[in-house]
Amino acid sequence: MENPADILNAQQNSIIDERVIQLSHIQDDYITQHPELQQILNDFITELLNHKPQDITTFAREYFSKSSPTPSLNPLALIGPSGVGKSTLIKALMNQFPGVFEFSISSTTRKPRGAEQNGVEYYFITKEEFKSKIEAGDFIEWAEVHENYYGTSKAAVEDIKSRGKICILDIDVQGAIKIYDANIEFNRVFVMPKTIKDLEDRLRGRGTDNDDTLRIRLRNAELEINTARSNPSVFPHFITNDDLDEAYKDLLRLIYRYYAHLKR
Ligand SMILES: Nc1ncnc2c1ncn2[C@@H]1O[C@H](COP(=O)(O)OP(=O)(O)OP(=O)(O)O)[C@@H](O)[C@H]1O
Repeated sequence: MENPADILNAQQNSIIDERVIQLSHIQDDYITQHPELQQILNDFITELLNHKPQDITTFAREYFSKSSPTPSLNPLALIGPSGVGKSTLIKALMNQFPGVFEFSISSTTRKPRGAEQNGVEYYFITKEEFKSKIEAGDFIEWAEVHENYYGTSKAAVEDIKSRGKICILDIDVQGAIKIYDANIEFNRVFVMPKTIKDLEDRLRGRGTDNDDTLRIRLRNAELEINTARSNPSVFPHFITNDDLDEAYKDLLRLIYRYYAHLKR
């Protein structure tokens, strides 16, 4: 069959070429004038990857048919080795968005450090109390870290969501895997040190560890980083906390993707 372009004369072909170029400029201009388009597409891809539906067409139809999407209140987890700066980043986030996020206070069997208070940084409970809560199924995740137990109470997380706030979790790799395996929807950011040596300096600077606990923390840090790197579905997003301002900017970029309703 003859190609239609062969039937047209040279002048007609050049008019068509010009029109194609014009159209492509008009489309580029339109896209440049509407940066929200990129944001909407990014949000859609994030939502798609969070759910990974088999039927993408139906998922897309439902996603775009919601006239005003309900703001996501899925918990936000900062995950990473001890001393990497999770609490520091969480504090910065809560300062920037007062009343939006609420920290879920974990329970632990470790002893309070310095001025830490029960019900503020952690609920400090005994090993016996902790074990009976595990038996009762009170935790969405719990883990034994550095010879102590840490856990996140189901009730605490649900209570924060029921009050319209985004629950922030400061958890370790084992905890994140448990929540993921329980099919609970939550956003996950893994915070990396620049190097293990940097982490060691930071932990020494914090001054809360003796040489033995420091060694355990550093060994666990390497294990956690390796586990996170080899589980991209549980740990889809990494930020590196070298320069704090840069790390915070990287965190904010993810926050605006997860919680599109938050004002920049
Ligand atoms: N980018 C940074 N540069 C230098 N120091 C930092 C940076 N981020 C955090 N720090 C410091 O590193 C120490 C550890 O930070 P932080 O307590 O926030 O870590 P964490 O991950 O919450 O630790 P843990 O899990 O043990 O509670 C603190 O003294 C903090 O001030």
